[in-house]
Amino acid sequence: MPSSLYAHVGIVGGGAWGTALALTAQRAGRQVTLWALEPEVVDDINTARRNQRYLPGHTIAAGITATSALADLASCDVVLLVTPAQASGAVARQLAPLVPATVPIVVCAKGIEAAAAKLMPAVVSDALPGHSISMLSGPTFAEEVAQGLPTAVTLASPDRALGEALAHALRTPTFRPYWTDDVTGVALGGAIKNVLAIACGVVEGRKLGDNARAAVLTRGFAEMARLGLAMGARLETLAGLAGLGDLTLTCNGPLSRNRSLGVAVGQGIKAADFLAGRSSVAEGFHTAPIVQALAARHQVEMPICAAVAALLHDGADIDDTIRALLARPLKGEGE
Ligand SMILES: NC(=O)C1=CN([C@@H]2O[C@H](COP(=O)(O)OP(=O)(O)OC[C@H]3O[C@@H](n4cnc5c(N)ncnc54)[C@H](O)[C@@H]3O)[C@@H](O)[C@H]2O)C=CC1
Ligand SMILES: O=C(CO)COP(=O)(O)O
Repeated sequence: MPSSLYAHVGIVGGGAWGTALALTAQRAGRQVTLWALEPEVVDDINTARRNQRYLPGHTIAAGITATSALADLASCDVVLLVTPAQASGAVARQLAPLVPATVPIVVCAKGIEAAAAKLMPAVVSDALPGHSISMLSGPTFAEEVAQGLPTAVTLASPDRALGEALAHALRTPTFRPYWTDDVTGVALGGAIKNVLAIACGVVEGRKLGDNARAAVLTRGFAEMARLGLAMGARLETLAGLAGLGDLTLTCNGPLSRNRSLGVAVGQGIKAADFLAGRSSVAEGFHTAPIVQALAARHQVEMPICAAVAALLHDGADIDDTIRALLARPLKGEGE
């Protein structure tokens, strides 16, 4: 029996993830209104019942209506914000005069805003004062979610009752949300794993072997935990679906855009050249330098994330960067 709360779900963002979440919400028994930036995506969904540009190969059910007008979200009971991190603040500011403050917002982007080095919940909360801000994150390739393959996510809400209600509203037989109140941990885990997935891609592209990938993933998780704890996140969240779970998926899964960016860089292709040929986001590209700034602000060491930032943004030599990482002074594993 579907939950009767949050019967009408608004989704802002018609990319792969917004579309997969629209399919999920519809399967959970919700009425769905999906805002997309590109008029051709709106038209494709409403007329051909597909999103050929961002999530080809899936039929979009009739219970999902696409729109180009954010004002059409005014009557929704909850809004999922599924735009790329660097656009989410601006889009949320456009929503402010349209959506009543009683409507909870669930942020689904995985990144950190560059301008103020702020996590997504703070950015969206500044833009939409008075709204309750939750995060949905975890190991979720859009393609697999769209196929209805089993998936578990973390839903972080400041208020447990809200988190529970949202989890019930979005659950399907194959989409299983767990709730927590650690919004910071979920926001940070999803952002940092993208940077580490690029590092794992570099390992792959440079043919450094499976040992190296396991080392990067594990020591990368130590970096995530260090910054997370310094910023008030809980270790149990970082070791959960939105942290370690998503890190494992993205570092190993061939569907990851971040990992494939890293593979290209490992093969000697410039990040800018690789990204110029794609319309989909690789959030870790933007997140890497911001993580570096946050690490400096909180005085924690994050050498793998710093190496990714240097490779992508400072033109660092790849083999010198790898050599320097391996040559760092030895230390205790827990230090
Ligand atoms: N694709 C996936 O498997 C998953 C993606 N995410 C996250 O969801 C967010 C969205 O990613 P995807 O849907 O995959 O994007 P995508 O790469 O499929 O498409 C890009 C999307 O960004 C939109 N966009 C670009 N500039 C915009 C702007 N200025 N204002 C509003 N919209 C704009 C485009 O219209 C399009 O909807 C990202 O933060 C991503 O990390 C999270 C979980 C899974
Ligand atoms: O966040 C994701 C899976 O959980 C998608 O990862 P990519 O953005 O690297 O494709």
